Amino acid sequence: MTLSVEVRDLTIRYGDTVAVDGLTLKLAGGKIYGLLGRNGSGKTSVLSAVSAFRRATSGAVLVGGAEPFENAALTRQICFVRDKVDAQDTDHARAVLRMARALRPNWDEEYAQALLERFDLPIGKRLGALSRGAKSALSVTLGLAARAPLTIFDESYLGMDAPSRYAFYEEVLNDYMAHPRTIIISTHLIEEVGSLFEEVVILDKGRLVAHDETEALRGRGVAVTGPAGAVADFTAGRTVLGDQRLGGIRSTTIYGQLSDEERARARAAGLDLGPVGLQDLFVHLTAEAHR
Ligand SMILES: Nc1ncnc2c1ncn2[C@@H]1O[C@H](COP(=O)(O)OP(=O)(O)OP(=O)(O)O)[C@@H](O)[C@H]1O
Repeated sequence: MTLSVEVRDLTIRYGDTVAVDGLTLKLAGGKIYGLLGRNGSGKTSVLSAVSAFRRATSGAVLVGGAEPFENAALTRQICFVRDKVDAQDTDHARAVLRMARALRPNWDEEYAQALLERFDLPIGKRLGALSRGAKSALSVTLGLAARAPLTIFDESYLGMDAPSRYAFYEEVLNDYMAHPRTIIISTHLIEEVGSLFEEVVILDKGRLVAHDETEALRGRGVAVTGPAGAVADFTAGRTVLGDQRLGGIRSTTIYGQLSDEERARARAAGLDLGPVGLQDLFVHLTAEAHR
């Protein structure tokens, strides 16, 4: 079972601060989405409303076609995972797991145990005694083993070191393939996790900047690689998103698409053409939204 998400003209205000500003968004069920945005762009606010942790100031949120707020049957199907567990520092990790087992209808205990082992988690300790990385690892363990039809990871693995994060990405992908569900991952580690995303949503100042399939987004620009002089000639006058040099080789990422004639000219000049990196595109699109 998977759940779709629809947000219609959603506004969330905190006093004078408009965190989400008339956002409309439709996410079909059964995909992995990346939610990107600069600090304070409203990601957590949107995800909190989708998970029924927060009520919208105005507009509507629908999960699987129904309003999640104060809808206990629906919220049991939604798992919102942050970088630490919602429990007291004096609680034992083991007790938190017991609670998740009781509350989550699709909980897989065997998988939870395998994850605890993989992340080397000391479940006999109190939460307050866990390292930041261990707290994150416990959170993502709860999120993965819950197998909720809508699972949201809100920068939940930021405390984890690189090997643990890569283990997490591998678990997300493998477990999603075995048990399809809707997964939303909000992150700042765009290049690291970007290959998991089927679609990407970019927010800025509480508004939608882009929502597209990852491949289509990466096709909005071109990475031109080859001899430095030929790259400079070919990319002259274009909007440059990124530029790297290694010896005589240069790789310049430009915004915009190339015509067939331009592609043929690039090939004739010995240049390689590839898709743009998500990180470069994200920086460009959010900077553009600020202008
Ligand atoms: N409880 C709150 N009270 C007052 N303002 C808030 C509250 N929560 C968020 N905000 C403000 O709303 C805006 C959006 O914040 P939000 O946390 O949703 O963004 P974000 O994209 O998740 O940010 P980050 O990437 O830094 O976590 C920010 O200006 C933030 O300061």
